[in-house]
Amino acid sequence: MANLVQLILPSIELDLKEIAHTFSKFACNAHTICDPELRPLGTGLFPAISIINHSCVPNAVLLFEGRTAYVRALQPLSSNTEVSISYIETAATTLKRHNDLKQYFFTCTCPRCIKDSEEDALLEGYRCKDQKCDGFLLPDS
Ligand SMILES: C[S@@+](CC[C@H](N)C(=O)[O-])C[C@H]1O[C@@H](n2cnc3c(N)ncnc32)[C@H](O)[C@@H]1O
Repeated sequence: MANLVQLILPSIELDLKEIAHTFSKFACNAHTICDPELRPLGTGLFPAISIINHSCVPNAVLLFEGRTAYVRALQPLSSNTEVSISYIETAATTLKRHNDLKQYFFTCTCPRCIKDSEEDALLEGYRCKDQKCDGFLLPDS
């Protein structure tokens, strides 16, 4: 990205490291603006919303009406509860979610991520062929 800026603005002396740093900060703090069918329309920086941390079991969701962003609670929240949203698609295995979160440079330790989840088997496993078994075959992690 920094190289692209230099290509577009060759006459200006640029600090590529500084540009890369700024773009990285933007990428970690920006949100994808979606239409009501969740189709991506663009990217926006919402300072008040960028302070919200991620959870794979969020207690709030980020919604858009046009360019306006709203954070809506998914359950009643007491005043001392940290508001969390999910930065990624939550209907995915722990491995996939952690992969998707790599761009934000942290490892999620939410309750869903730390418990050894049977849910992963449901999302990614194959039902055991043995009729008497109700378990799943899982790929090696
Ligand atoms: C949009 S900012 C969220 C607000 C940020 N924690 C702050 O203090 O400004 C995204 C960054 O917050 C941190 N973060 C968000 N959710 C996190 C979580 N569940 N665990 C650890 N770090 C998290 C990561 O560094 C991530 O790149």
